[in-house]
Formats: sequence, structure tokens, C-alpha cells
Amino acid sequence: MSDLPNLPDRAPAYPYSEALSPEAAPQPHEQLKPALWLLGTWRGRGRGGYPTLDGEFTYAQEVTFSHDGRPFLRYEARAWLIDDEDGPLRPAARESGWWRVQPEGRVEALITQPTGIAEIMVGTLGEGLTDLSSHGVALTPTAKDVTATRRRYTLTEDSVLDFVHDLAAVGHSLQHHLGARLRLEG
Ligand code: HEM
Repeated sequence: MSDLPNLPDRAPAYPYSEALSPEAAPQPHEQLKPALWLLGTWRGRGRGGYPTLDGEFTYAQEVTFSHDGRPFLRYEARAWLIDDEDGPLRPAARESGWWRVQPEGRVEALITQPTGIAEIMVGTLGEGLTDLSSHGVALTPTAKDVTATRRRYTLTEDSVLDFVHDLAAVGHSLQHHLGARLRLEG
């Protein structure tokens, strides 16, 4: 252990900022240009279902994209089930990851969930539209059997993002699991 650097009395906080909008510091990386419309925190409501579930559910969702000046986005999403009066029922899915923006409208994403699922996704990203499909799904030993997913985000009007999520899991082919409409906060 003797070759480790000395620990200062007060270790500094991470000295680089994280930007939630294209105008905030640091300046976005050139390669991130096609993805700048995604930056910020989006909040809204959605509906979901699956053949294995009794009926549909309604949920609220919060999605955040930020960057630190390099050509990738930090991604975080949280969801909770809500009742007919919009009140919170319980926490639902959450996930976080990284979107690696590539040249020529391509994107790669790594997304992990506390349910033991890790998705590697590839797809396209352009102005107001991104469409990713799973390239690989890794599961912890006790995770549900998810074999594929597809996620589409479309800017349908100014500051409004529509999200559609398809799922292949527990013996069912790729089909609709979630659809939501989110608004950019701030
Ligand atoms: C906004 C995000 C999401 C919401 C609100 C949501 C909601 C739900 C709900 C309410 C259920 C029924 C079981 C339960 O009550 O927990 C469920 C089941 C399930 N969800 Fe989601 N989900 C979301 C995202 C995802 C994602 C990203 C995946 C996979 C990548 C996923 C995969 C599954 C699977 C595998 C099941 C179990 C199906 C079964 O065994 O019957 N969900 N989801």
C-alpha cells in the first residue's frame, strides 16, 4: 500500500461541472451536438402493461440527461406508480447509465437497473428523435428473464418528449411495455 499517494486532510470534491443544458458550463463536446436537445430533466406521466400483468398501470416518470464536456450523456430515470388522483402509490423502475454519442447519427448506451438487468443498446440519434434497440442484455442470477428491449424518444412539440418502451421478457416476444409523455423542466 506504500505506493499510494498521500491522502490530503481534506480531499477535494470532483472539480468538473455537470451541465443540464447546452448553455451551461462546460461547453458541450462537438460530437454531442445532435444530442443537445435531450439535455435537462423531463417529467411526465405514462401508461404501461404486459401480457403477464392484470390490466394496465399509470405511472409518473422523471428522466435526466447531463454531460461533462465529453461525448457522452449521463442518463438517469426514475418512475413511480400513481393513482387516479395523481397521488404516488409506490416507487417503480429506476435505471441509470451512459449514452455514447457516435458520429453519423449513431448512439450506444449502457443502462443498468436495480432489478439485476444490464442493457447494452445501439441505435440512431438525430434532431428530435432517438431509437435504441438492445444489442445485449446481461442478467444477474435472480433477475427476470429479459431478452430484448427497444426505446424510442420523440420530440413531438417544443419541450415535449414522447417515450415508448418495448420489452421481450419471460417468454414473450418484443412488444409494448410503456408509453409516456414528458415535459422539459425549467
Ligand atoms: C418507467 C419505467 C417502468 C415502469 C413504470 C414499469 C412498471 C412495471 C410494473 C408495474 C410491472 C408489474 C410488476 C410490478 O408491479 O412490479 C412491471 C413488470 C415488469 N417490467 Fe417493468 N416498468 C418499467 C421499466 C421496465 C424496464 C426498463 C424493464 C426491462 C428492461 C422492465 C421489465 C419488466 C419485467 C421483466 C417485468 C415482469 C414481467 C413479468 O414477470 O410478468 N420494466 N413493470
